[in-house]
Amino acid sequence: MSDKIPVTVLTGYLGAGKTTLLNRILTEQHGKKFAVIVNEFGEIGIDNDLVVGADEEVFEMNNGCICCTVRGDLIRIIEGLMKRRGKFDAIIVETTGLADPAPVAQTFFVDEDVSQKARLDAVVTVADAKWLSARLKDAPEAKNQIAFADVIILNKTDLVTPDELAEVEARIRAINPYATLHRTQRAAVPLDAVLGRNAFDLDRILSIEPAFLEEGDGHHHDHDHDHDHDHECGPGCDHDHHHGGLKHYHDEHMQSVALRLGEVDPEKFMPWINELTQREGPNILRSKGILAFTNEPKRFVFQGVHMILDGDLQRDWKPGEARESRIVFIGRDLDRDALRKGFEACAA
Ligand SMILES: Nc1nc2c(ncn2[C@@H]2O[C@H](COP(=O)(O)OP(=O)(O)OP(=O)(O)O)[C@@H](O)[C@H]2O)c(=O)[nH]1
Repeated sequence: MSDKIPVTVLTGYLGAGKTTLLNRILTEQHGKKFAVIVNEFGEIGIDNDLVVGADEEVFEMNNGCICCTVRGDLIRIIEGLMKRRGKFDAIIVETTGLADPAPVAQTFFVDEDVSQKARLDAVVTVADAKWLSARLKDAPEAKNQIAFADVIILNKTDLVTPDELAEVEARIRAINPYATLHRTQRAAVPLDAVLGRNAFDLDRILSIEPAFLEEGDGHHHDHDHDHDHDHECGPGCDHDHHHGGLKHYHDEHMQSVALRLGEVDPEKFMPWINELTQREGPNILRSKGILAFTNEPKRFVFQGVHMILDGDLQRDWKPGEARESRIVFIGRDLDRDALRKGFEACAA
């Protein structure tokens, strides 16, 4: 076996269950030590905060989209980790739901320093059984995530009928007949289904994307949404979006609205968020937040995927930790002012 450190790239569209899977991996008794690299869309570090980190170290790349940070942050973080070899058995990279996994995977082949020390073990794609079919129609990222997968976790099977499940599985198979597929609820799979697979198949990827190994050049996706004008990459991203002909096909209407507030009154917040996600569910693809409810020693964490909401009290606010409420919405045609006013009206 090579002594290169194995890297698992965890991808999947917004809200599919990547963090759920990651937390499952990290909490299982495996006796291994992982370094986790998360990349998120949106400005405030909520994802990072929702990863259960016992011993793991979590590194955040939040400069916007991973395709732009990939040659910067990702390489830098991995090189930093390599200097501390021996401390990690494996690296897990969780990409944003809006990321194309290709440039991430590419890093492990075209960057010389990285490729000498790390090897891509597998691309694991979590797919949302309820929403994937719709996203395959309107989000090219979702299709690429399936195409690049070595392992597919078809999650949230509890939300669909057997017929719907068969249909979404047929759609997946039409794009990627090769990946190992697991049907799950709450991303419940044995660890060895996702880690230590030695499954990344370069030949297969080269057949989908012949220019995969050409550094910075020709990484091109044959998608209707291709465009080569600039897109908003998020704060902190000053990368040249035209370098080397790398083509992006970001959904330009996709935006994120991140809001902060002090303590929140649950009697105001709950009806507001319920009504909002029911009404705006089609446009709000993803929402999540960590809230400081009045007189509540624990943090309330809420999660939404379209109109489906989840929320519970999690760990205690730590002594000295600012009791601040943070919430983020990701979607299309969001009314930033209305969201801000609505949230502010929930102040305690
Ligand atoms: N009903 C149902 N909900 C699930 C399942 N798996 C995860 N969820 C919920 O779906 C929501 C999104 O899950 P996450 O794991 O945060 O998804 P993600 O892919 O990390 O989301 P982003 O990082 O924002 O793209 C959460 O509310 C989860 O509790 C499942 O199998 N069934």
